[in-house]
Amino acid sequence: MTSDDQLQQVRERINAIDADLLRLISERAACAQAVAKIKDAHGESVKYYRPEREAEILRRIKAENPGPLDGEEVARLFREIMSACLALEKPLKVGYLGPQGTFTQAAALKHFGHSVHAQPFGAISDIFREVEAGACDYGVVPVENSTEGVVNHTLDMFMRSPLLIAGEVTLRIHHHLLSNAKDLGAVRRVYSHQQSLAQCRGWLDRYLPNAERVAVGTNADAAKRAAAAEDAAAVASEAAAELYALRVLAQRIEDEPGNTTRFLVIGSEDSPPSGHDKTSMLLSCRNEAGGLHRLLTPFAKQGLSMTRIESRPSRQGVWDYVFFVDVCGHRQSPEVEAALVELKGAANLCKVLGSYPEAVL
Ligand SMILES: O=C(O)C(=O)C[C@]1(C(=O)O)C=C[C@@H](O)C=C1
Repeated sequence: MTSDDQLQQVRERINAIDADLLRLISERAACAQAVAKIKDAHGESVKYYRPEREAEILRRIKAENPGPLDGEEVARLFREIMSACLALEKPLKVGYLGPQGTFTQAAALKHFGHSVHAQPFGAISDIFREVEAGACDYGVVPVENSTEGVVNHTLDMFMRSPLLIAGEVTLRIHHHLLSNAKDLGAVRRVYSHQQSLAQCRGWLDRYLPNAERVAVGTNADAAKRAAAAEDAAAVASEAAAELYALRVLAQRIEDEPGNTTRFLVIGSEDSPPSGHDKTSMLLSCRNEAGGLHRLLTPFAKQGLSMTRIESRPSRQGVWDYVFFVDVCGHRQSPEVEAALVELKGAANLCKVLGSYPEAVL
């Protein structure tokens, strides 16, 4: 058999598999429509988007993946299939911190897939307002974002908002040098958010020691400015390169390759248990010796692992601080429930911000 014949044979097999896949995906979509009908029959309060079910499906796909495709890759494909199925049930409107091309947009699409209607907003407070008003079903906001430096703003919003956390998204952050210039020698200015410039300092010192570094509001804004010049570049994401038709002069220029940032999904409800969950809460204690220790003791007693603690001024008294704490476990689990009962006695303030599945993708 010639190599052309061999190729033809494998391609025919691929065609047959694609026909099967198409039939199966269509069958799955019809099931989603059937689910929607059942949910519709339950009336007003029904939830079309089920974060716990999605997390469960994606975890199973990753665990059962036989290869040769990578587990993350396969889960991403199923993420998109589910996103399209959900859009058949009810198209979701998701607000994110814009403009287009930001890492928060990438986080929103990573979490919900591309079939949602994703809408950019200019400020974190706008996203909270839109979700509170019901104009958006969910919002995606940065919380530990080393790139855009807005973590405190998000945390502050939770102090006054009734919204709950329905999910988390983690994103590996890669910075690229984007430009219209033909090569590095032609770059005289580099725009980016100051945090991104700082994260690429070593690379910039080495390869662009004479270029002026200009700090701007967002990396998407930097890409926009670089697109308007022949001798400028931006440190920004791949999405920004596509959006502003810029060439990638250098890839992955961050000094720290493991740079990951975290985003939260906010909504009017949190998520039912998925099997691997986190609970976020806001705690405050009297400003006295041992106060913080007493606040954290219930978690240790219940064997709960704490994944994060941040402190912020409460703005209600000069020395009053509130603590944002994340623990592993769902608030309906006996351990978290017991810790919360104990905390109610020990803390001035104990506000549960929500339980949600640990990020799968
Ligand atoms: O199981 C459901 O409740 C569905 O609506 C189906 C489905 C899916 O495609 O598997 C779609 C959307 C939900 O967010 C979760 C799962």
